[in-house]
Amino acid sequence: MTSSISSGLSLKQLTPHRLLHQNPSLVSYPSSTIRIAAHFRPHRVAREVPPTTLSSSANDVVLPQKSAGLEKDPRELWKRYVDWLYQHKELGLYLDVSRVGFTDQFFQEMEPRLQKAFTDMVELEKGAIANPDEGRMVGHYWLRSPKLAPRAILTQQIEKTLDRICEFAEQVISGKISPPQEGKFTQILSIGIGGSALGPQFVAEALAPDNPPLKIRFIDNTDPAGIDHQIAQLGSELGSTLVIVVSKSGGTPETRNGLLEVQKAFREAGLDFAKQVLVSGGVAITQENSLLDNTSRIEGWLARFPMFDWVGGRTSEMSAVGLLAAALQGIDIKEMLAGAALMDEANRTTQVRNNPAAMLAMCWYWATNGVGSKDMVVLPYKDSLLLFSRYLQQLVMESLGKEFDLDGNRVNQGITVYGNKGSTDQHAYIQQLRDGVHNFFVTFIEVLRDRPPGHDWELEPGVTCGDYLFGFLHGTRSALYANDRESITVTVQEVTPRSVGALVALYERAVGLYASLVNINAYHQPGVEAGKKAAGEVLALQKRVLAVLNEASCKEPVEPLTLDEIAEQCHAPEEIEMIYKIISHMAANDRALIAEGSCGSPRSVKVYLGECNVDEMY
Ligand SMILES: O=P(O)(O)OC[C@H]1O[C@H](O)[C@H](O)[C@@H](O)[C@@H]1O
Repeated sequence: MTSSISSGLSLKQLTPHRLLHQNPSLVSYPSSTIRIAAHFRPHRVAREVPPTTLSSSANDVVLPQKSAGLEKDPRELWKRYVDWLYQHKELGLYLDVSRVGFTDQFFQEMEPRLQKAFTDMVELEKGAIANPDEGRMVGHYWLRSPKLAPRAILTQQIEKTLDRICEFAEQVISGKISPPQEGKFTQILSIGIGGSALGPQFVAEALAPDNPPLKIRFIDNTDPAGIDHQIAQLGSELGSTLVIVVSKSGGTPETRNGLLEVQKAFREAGLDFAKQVLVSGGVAITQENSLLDNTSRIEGWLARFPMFDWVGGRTSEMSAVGLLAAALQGIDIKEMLAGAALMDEANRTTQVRNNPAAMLAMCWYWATNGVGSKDMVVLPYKDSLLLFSRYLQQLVMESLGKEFDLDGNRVNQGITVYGNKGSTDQHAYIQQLRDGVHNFFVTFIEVLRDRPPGHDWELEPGVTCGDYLFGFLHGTRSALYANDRESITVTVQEVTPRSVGALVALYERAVGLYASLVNINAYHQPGVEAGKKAAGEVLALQKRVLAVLNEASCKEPVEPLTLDEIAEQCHAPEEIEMIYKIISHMAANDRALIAEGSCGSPRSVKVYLGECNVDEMY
């Protein structure tokens, strides 16, 4: 779609005519007007809007007017840098938006829309049903400021859970809670997916000490080889492994499968799973009365911690989901909560310039035309923050990637997020960012402290290893800007529990505010269900295929079936391609199934089972 764009395209060149090439759904207007995405208002003809007007109604989505080009005069840029620099003194966090080209006029036009977003956020924090589709409150901000919760019972639940997490972690680390054999728990195996894994994975990578009291491993997929690998890595420490199963819904198939696989591994290692894992070291983190909750209660697991109905998976890092794993690794979770609370507080001001989350949301709107027309490339120049972009992928894309707005208009919103870390990525894809298709903006995460005090040395006169990292960050920022590629820079002093908590809170709030700007529900994920439902249908079809093959294989003589015959006998002729894939997959996995012919020419394939299972005949 974008291959027609020539390299070195500047904002000045981003005329409506060019945009039309990129996206036929964008209507072009004479240069004195602002573009409107026609598909936003399916039943309305896009109309011309005076260039200085941004509508205050969330329904009238009007795209920002771009400046003629980015400021290049170094003195003007310095002035812009100083004028717009945000600093949170207590957190030691800075936000630099000077390399985003929004104009003063755009800023003024966004002001009323941001005020509306602030009002929405106030209501959300007071306990409004901010997730209308699911009829739920959205309360992740209460987790770090429990007194803000709209009901005393919620405050108590949050505080009690935090106390229990601290106490439990202390007992495990000290050995008061121990495996059935001697010694202490040495490993955590955390089973969960999506929001039940990404936050804990990010935080473990960012903050776990080199020699944590318990090391953590994750099973976050139903890939058998991946699971085998995690279990193999535990080796002889399987017996001192604390298994944590995390699932808000308590019914996610990947997580259930992970648990079944781990149970089998324990059995095979000669360990009594019930005694070892469920009674001595199995922990469930889930919503009350979920399947997992009920199972863990009935089986008498070691501990259960709640996932509250009003906390979504992708905003659950400051709930038991993130905090328990972090505490067991010796990470100061109260500092994480304090960092998040301080950031939340800063983001409650209605002065946009002093509100870092609002500034972020505004820059996203500017950079992406309010329709996700550009991708967010997240580049932390710090190895320990490698997983931040992966964590943000879910937070941003599952929250903002929506088909309909709150009024039911089809909008197909979202912002694509990707990135790993600098300077590593400079040797991979930064070439394209600098010279290639101009479909992104960058967020640099800068960490001022290179390494703990007392360890630095100059590897050449006057220059340390960290100076190189610093140089590469700022070199890349300048080189991109010189080619009209916009960037935001978030700077923290160090990667600490406090700064990581603040970063999580900053992005959670920016996503919420941006969602208000584009009038969507950031807190549901209806699209995810489609894939899950389709997967269920594939597995149901596989069972039918097996039943049909079993019946044919029980005949005397055995009757090999073509794919057409199988599809017909399954009463699913339209599913023949899927049936072919099911058979290819089973054939590749030694599944008592014999496929004659060549998988490369599906029409030649005939299939039967190696043995007849009379019990399964219907
Ligand atoms: O925590 P669970 O209920 O197991 O859900 C795990 C994940 O499942 C789905 O994919 C949702 O879209 C995610 O938001 C969620 O984090």
